[in-house]
Amino acid sequence: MWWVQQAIVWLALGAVLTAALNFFLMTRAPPPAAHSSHQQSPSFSAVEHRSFHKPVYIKGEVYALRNSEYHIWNQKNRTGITNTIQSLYAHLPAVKLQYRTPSPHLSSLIHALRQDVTTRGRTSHPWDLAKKWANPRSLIPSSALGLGDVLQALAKAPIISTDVGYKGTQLKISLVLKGGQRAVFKPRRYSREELLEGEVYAGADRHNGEVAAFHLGRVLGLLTVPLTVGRRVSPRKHLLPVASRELAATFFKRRVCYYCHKNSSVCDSGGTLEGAVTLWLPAHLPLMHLPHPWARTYTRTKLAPWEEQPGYCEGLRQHAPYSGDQSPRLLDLMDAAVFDFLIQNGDRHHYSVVAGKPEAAIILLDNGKR
Ligand SMILES: Nc1ncnc2c1ncn2[C@@H]1O[C@H](COP(=O)(O)OP(=O)(O)OP(=O)(O)O)[C@@H](O)[C@H]1O
Ligand SMILES: [Mn+2]
Repeated sequence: MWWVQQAIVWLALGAVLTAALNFFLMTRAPPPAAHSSHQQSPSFSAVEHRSFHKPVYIKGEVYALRNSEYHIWNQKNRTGITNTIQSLYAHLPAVKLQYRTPSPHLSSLIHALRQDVTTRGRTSHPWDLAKKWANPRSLIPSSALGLGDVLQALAKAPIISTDVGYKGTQLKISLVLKGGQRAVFKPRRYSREELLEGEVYAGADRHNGEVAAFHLGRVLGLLTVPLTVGRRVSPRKHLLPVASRELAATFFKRRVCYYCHKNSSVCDSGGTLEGAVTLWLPAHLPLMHLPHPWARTYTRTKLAPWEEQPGYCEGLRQHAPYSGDQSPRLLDLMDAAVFDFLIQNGDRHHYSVVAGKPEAAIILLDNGKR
């Protein structure tokens, strides 16, 4: 239909123009008179002043901080973040000294973690075991005999029904596995090796990142990453025959499989589709979602409060759940930050905890932007 084509052309033109304008605004050199005509605000600290010309992080290091120069051109104060980074670097030599050599316990730890994953035949009721393990501070015990059976069941149990995924922005399929266990299937969007450039939240979810995150969580002793395995399914044989009407409709919309890349033949050829299957949390752990106090802003032209305000953390500690001794939330957020740094996830805009439990740990859901 011609008007649809017209609309698409105009939309595309609009998007290109907006992108070009944005790019121009972000990359244009600061106006030559800017520094001389504007007197620098007295609130600028020495650190921020120095960082006008020299970034405080060491060049070449991996860092998760966006290298925004917007604040410089617009005379914005990034004291909060520059001070924080400086104090981090002050600790660095001591930390490097303390952890010069790998811990002697490392190899036995890895061995034990691996054994839990590979040992099978410990239970014939894997779903019940996983449910019994889960509490507001951890989803599995640190020594998890039977984990191999739960992971095996996630990877192999027959799929008895499928439905469109729950809320969220990414494509996913809700599964019920034999035995009544709910799980979620996040289909592959990129090859496992694909490297995505750009902002840390660039691109769509990487399915294998969800699997790796689960195992990394165990290595770090962060036991709130939901159990996840890789699984190949045939959409035609395994998903469609047991699909809800709503899911089935999305599959054959315009003869292009909704869950595959346009040019991919996985669905049409009756081939297999790789993805990650994640165990759904049990009903006794209802989740609530809170804004992450150190969330990034998703526009390059806006700074987050923690970037600007030097006393941001102290301010936060005046309020529950970040105050006092009642909740380990602030420390849990620090742990989650280490985890997110290691997987290079810059997309934890909100965090999830079990509702109504001040002691609840952060449930490390949604690790695909790794
Ligand atoms: N394994 C799970 N168990 C329980 N609830 C879950 C599970 N996975 C996801 N959810 C719920 O669904 C929501 C969306 O999931 P997820 O964050 O993985 O999707 P997403 O499309 O990446 O979302 P967003 O675009 O908001 O980041 C979660 O915030 C959580 O409430
Ligand atoms: Mn997400």
